[in-house]
Amino acid sequence: VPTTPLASQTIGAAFVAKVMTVGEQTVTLGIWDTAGSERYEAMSRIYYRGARAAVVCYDLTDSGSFQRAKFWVNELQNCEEGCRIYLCGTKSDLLEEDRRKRGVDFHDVQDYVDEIKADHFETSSKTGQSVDELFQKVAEDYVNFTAFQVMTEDKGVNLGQRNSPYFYSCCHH
Ligand SMILES: Nc1nc2c(ncn2[C@@H]2O[C@H](COP(=O)(O)OP(=O)(O)OP(=O)(O)O)[C@@H](O)[C@H]2O)c(=O)[nH]1
Repeated sequence: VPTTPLASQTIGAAFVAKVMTVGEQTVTLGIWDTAGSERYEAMSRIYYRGARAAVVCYDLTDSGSFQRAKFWVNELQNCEEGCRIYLCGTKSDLLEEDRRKRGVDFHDVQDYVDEIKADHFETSSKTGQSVDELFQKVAEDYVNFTAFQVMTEDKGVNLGQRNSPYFYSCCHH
């Protein structure tokens, strides 16, 4: 007998494609919303294999969820070398209502984010706070990082040549 109401949980994963603009480029992010519940742990791995970015979410009011987020960060760092990590604190609207609801000290999170070389956002699905900024950063980093990779993996590009096509290389059309 399930101990939590299954109807509100993600089972497996949900997919959405989000078209973004970065400068003059169009990038289509393929976003998998994987299940956070431990019972779907093995299944989540199937979806993030080969991912270039991962948004690891925790509830800003729940310190336990921050510990679970750390577990996923470790997993990603061990298994997905090319995957950039974005740590995302959710439900920031609850903190606006009452600051005492913060479950994890802001500076502790910041220290952790610096240590793992990730970005950190505090978002709210309810008010939409910082959600667009988060996905914009994911898209921008993807474009910039891919352009950088092309330059370093290839024979090399004269960085002084600003009009080099490598600066405008596109990932998805
Ligand atoms: N106040 C507030 N509540 C939120 C917010 N986001 C989610 N919730 C609530 O938190 C609960 C869980 O939200 P979900 O989006 O189902 O959480 P989840 O992490 O995707 O859960 P799984 O599908 O099991 O992975 C629901 O009751 C939501 O209404 C938010 O930004 N603000």
